[in-house]
Amino acid sequence: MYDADHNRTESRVSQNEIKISSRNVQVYYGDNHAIKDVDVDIEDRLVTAFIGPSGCGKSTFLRCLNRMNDTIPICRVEGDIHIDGEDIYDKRVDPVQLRAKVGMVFQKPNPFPKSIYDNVAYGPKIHGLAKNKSELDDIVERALKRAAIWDEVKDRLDASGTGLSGGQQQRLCIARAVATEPEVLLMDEPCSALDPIATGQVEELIDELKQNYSVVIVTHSMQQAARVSQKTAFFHLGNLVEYGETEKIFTNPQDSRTESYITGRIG
Ligand SMILES: Nc1ncnc2c1ncn2[C@@H]1O[C@H](COP(=O)(O)OP(=O)(O)OP(=O)(O)O)[C@@H](O)[C@H]1O
Repeated sequence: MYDADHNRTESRVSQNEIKISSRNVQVYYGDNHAIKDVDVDIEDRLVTAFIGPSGCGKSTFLRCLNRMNDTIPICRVEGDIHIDGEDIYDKRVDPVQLRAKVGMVFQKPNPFPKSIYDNVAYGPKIHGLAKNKSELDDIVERALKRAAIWDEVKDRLDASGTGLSGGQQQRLCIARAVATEPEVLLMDEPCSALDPIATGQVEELIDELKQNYSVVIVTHSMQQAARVSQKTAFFHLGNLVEYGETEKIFTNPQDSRTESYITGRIG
């Protein structure tokens, strides 16, 4: 009796906490119903991949998670999305604060036309995270280290961020995202503009980032989803068709649409 209870407790604590929870989420662009009734629980401290054919809604749903869709005038989001139990669409939530907590890295590296230092220091400065220059220096150094680019840039922090290679720029953007101490990192095809070596470095970094963050990545590459994620969500025509352990989705999918996609018959 004791053992049974003990085991139950063990299995409960070994599961990651739910970080993001969505219920009945619909997204419309004008008349286009782009996301249909999506319910999903995304766990903390692991990597969740969103996969599916072009136009299925992966990026749209990702952008719901830090209210980036608010910036698109014709876009309307309905339903509930909670992060740590808080309704992120509540009127009292400041989207700028939300985006500091739920950072985002885009497909194309987009450093500001400023120095490497200023790219990383910008967010902490506007959110008042440093009391003085030495604290800001520490935040910048820590973020660049977390993004595995410190050694490459530590001697040229005043050089322009746009002068770095594509892979370095993307890691700089990751440093910029982690500098505000986010809890969730959203990545929209972060490697699609990178060569295989830079892709490998960013994938390694994603694997490390999951120790501290809940990472959600949109990817067109099933190999990448299989390499970096522990959970995978397959979208098709705006529906979340299947969601579960990455290994299971790729080896034993339950839905015929998932199977068709991973075997290359749709998409
Ligand atoms: N800014 C926008 N304005 C109008 N419609 C949009 C906008 N962004 C996306 N859509 C529409 O929403 C649907 C889902 O697009 P979305 O970009 O989310 O799909 P996706 O799965 O990320 O595609 P891809 O893999 O090609 O990037 C598509 O029909 C698309 O045309």
